[in-house]
Amino acid sequence: MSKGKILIVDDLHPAFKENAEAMGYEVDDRPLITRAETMAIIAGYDGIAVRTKFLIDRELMDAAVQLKFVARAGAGLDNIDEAYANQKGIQLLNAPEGNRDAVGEHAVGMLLLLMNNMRKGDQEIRNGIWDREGNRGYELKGKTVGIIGYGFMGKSFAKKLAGFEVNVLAYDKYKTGFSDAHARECSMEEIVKFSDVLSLHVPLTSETRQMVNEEYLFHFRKPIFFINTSRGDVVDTKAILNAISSNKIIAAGLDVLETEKFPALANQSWYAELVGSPKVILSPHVGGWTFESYRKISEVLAEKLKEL
Ligand SMILES: O=C(O)[C@H](O)COP(=O)(O)O
Repeated sequence: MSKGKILIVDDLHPAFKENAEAMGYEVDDRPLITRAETMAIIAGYDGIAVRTKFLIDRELMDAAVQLKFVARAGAGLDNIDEAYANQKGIQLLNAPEGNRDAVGEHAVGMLLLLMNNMRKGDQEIRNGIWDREGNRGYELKGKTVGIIGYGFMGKSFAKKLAGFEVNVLAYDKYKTGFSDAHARECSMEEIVKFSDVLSLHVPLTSETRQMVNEEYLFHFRKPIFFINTSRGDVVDTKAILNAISSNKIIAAGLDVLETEKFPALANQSWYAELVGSPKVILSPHVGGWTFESYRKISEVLAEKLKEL
């Protein structure tokens, strides 16, 4: 007997479909389906598997009259109306275990690039400039790295830093007693006071939206290297650029932006300053996007169907 029908509406590794079918689910893999097409057929499904192609909002959940779960192939749940899903008894599954290694490595990579001026030096050589003094780097050894959000991603970043002989402090508003071999739990005051590096690993919620703004950055005692691999909307990009101008931020690595994708990105008031800054390294939201994580996310997500 079928355990239920799942509609895949995004590009997921085939492992999800294969493993779910092996468990007894009927799975329709429709990676190119539009939201309108999904709305028209979702009433016939017990589960929907999605990345971030479109919002799983009230309208969609109301149309999905027999929906029991949303399987999010990734970590962030910000494209899903969690409160409404809870109200309707629709379970949410996600798979941060699948891309935590990718995110942790990406954050370390960005940090090393920033501390050693690698993008700037590379660009200069391509432009015929050989400047050693202007590209003198900093060492990670002995620095204090502040992590905000100690979930799968924050923990992974801390773990990847082992070996760099850094002092890792972690703050998580919703956790206590989590000090481990890789990080020491601390208060937000300590992060602000001691950090040489700040890395964000929080979900996007009403509490974290625009959390890193002028006022917040003002409190840092030392100039910092700033890394964001979480969500762009957690920061006020203009405030980051202002902090770079006033040397409160030495350099910033941003894998996520308040506005992603073109042409919308190029229309932002801060875009020209962002891409013109030699102190910024950007990547197109690929922190968790590796060949390995593509498969792992689907495997983890299918495994979680067993918890339902
Ligand atoms: O939340 C995540 O897992 C990452 O940000 C990747 O999201 P994506 O599914 O849009 O690639």
